[in-house]
Amino acid sequence: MASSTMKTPLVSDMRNMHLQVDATNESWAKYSRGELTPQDFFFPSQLLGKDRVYVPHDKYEEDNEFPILDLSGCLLDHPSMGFVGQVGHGNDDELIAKKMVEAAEKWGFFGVMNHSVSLELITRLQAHARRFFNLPMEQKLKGGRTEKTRTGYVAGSPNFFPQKWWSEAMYLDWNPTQLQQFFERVWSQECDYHDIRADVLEYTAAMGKLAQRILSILAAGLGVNRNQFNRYFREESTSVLRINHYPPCPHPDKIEGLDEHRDPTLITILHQDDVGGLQILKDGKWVGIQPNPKTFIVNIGDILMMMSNERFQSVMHRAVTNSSKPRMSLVFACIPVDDDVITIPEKLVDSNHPAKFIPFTWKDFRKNIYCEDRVDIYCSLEEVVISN
Ligand SMILES: O=C(O)CCC(=O)C(=O)O
Ligand SMILES: [Fe+2]
Repeated sequence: MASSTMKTPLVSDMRNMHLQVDATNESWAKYSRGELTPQDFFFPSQLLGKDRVYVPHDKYEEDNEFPILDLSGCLLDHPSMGFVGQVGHGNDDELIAKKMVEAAEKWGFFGVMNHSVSLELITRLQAHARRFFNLPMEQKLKGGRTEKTRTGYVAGSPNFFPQKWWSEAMYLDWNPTQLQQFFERVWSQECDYHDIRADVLEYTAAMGKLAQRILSILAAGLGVNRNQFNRYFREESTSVLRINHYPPCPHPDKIEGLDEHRDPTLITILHQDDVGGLQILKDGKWVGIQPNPKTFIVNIGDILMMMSNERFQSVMHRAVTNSSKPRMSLVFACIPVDDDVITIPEKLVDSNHPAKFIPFTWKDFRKNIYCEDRVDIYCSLEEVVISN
């Protein structure tokens, strides 16, 4: 059935849908078996709105205003300072914290450079991922994500989803056992996946540290306790690394790699390769973010937006396709621990700034995102919003 004739599920329908994880039935798997044509991936016309304007993958923010912060002068919670939460003494600390808060308020997105994560590690991880995505579909599907595993291969958008994404992804846990099981399913005993596993664990550990640091800087910039946000992000959280792969696409103006969405995270830390394709909705216009291998792109997710009492923005973004080059992004979703109660710090609430949300847990919140997956355009905040 052509996607344009499909009925768009309502948010309430989506909430009642149980997650049927079946990678063999996802859009990219079906396309690779010849069961779907590129036309089936065209954006459904009933979802077309004015903000759907196509912007090519290599057209970037023109006036260079996109905030990029240099972390090298910032000693606040630098790994060499020992432990997170330590008071920083760098001269630039205050300035960086101020700029980061401004970026979070105005853009919801910012870049960080001189972040201490090695470029070699990033390059190795990209090479491993490329090797995985180049495997035959049947072999990738052996590692398909299931109801029980967070780690696994996702072959595009779920079957019932109105828009089909021109992409595939790997979800990688920072739990060594889950990783081991995933690699064993894909490669049996036949290959040296131990290197991959070691690099994934090194990368997720580096992302964990960077996330702690950024959350701490943002807290300092808001004038709240430095551990206010990063205490929600701990090893037992369900944080996950998602590696997206967008193959070249015959109709980039009609087919999206990843549909517009906001991330239901505390923050997301993204690395894109040199191809380009990440776009964010800024003042009603889609703006392309120029790739730079030495820069991570950080975005404020829904949870931190709520904890900042809406001072920070959680901004719509999408990944567009292109017709000539495959593209990859490494996306670390930094998520709270299930049962922690998420609240707004007292300092951010007064008579001029009444609380906009009631306390909630990540577990409760997740129920409103129809599944644990990242199909967060259907994410509903309404149950925790205080309407004035
Ligand atoms: O690939 C990209 O640049 C965007 C990925 C993204 O937004 C996500 O995985 O949530
Ligand atoms: Fe995202």
